[in-house]
Amino acid sequence: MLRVENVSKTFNVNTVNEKRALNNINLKLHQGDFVTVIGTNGAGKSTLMNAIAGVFNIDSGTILVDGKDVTKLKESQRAKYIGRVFQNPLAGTSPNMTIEENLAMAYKRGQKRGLRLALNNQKKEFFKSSLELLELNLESRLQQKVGLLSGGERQALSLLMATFTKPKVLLLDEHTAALDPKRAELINKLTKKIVQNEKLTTLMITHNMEHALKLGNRLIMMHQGEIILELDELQKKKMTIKELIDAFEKLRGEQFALDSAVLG
Ligand SMILES: Nc1ncnc2c1ncn2[C@@H]1O[C@H](COP(=O)(O)OP(=O)(O)OP(=O)(O)O)[C@@H](O)[C@H]1O
Repeated sequence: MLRVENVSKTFNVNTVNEKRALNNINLKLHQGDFVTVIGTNGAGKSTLMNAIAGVFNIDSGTILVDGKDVTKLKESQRAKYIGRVFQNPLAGTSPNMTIEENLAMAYKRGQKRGLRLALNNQKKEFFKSSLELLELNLESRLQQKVGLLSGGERQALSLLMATFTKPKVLLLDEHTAALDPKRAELINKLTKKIVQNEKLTTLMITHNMEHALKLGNRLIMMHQGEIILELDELQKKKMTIKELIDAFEKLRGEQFALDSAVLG
């Protein structure tokens, strides 16, 4: 479903700030794979997501989504294949629009022109039943401005909007990092439910090792623009947080940042 082949990206070429952010990355995700992505600060995790989403041109390599070569497509052209949720709950929704208007906007993204009108009457019911999945009672607040929602509610809505049109690939860029632990837990639960229900092919960046091990069926660890460790489903199930940190230290001979945030 997603193939990243020999992808490299260097920023600020030929300047003192030159930075090779991605160094010959190879990654293959099958339909329904849910891969958590961990790594040190500046490892290239967000850059990998930006490369997949088409935020910039990569220097070399190929990106295929569902067999289609999207390497040369602009970000806007890839948007129909790719759903994305960012760390900041304010990023995914429009505060001055109602919940219903935000959903309608997200819905339009995946529709062919002709279908839009035909489905118009069923839209409200569809929005309501989708919101029910979140179990936040947002279905009874369709006319409320999104700016009035809490960070957690907004992030839940962003997640729903990003997955509304069943994207081929879902990119979650530390999407629970700005939330308190209880809200983060809720969004993680929703993420798991939506990804499983829709069988979405998903990449999720997190600094929380517990979340990285608990969610998804595969895990990758990045460091200095490279994937330095890959765990399959079985290896991931068996792995403890301590073993994961030990594996990192062994691979790079560096002390991992053992702060409380990392350990969740
Ligand atoms: N648009 C850009 N212009 C210049 N340098 C960039 C750009 N985007 C990323 N970088 C650099 O590339 C490197 C990788 O950054 P990236 O944001 O991908 O790291 P990350 O693994 O997501 O880190 P973090 O966990 O801290 O968010 C960093 O050194 C960063 O400063």
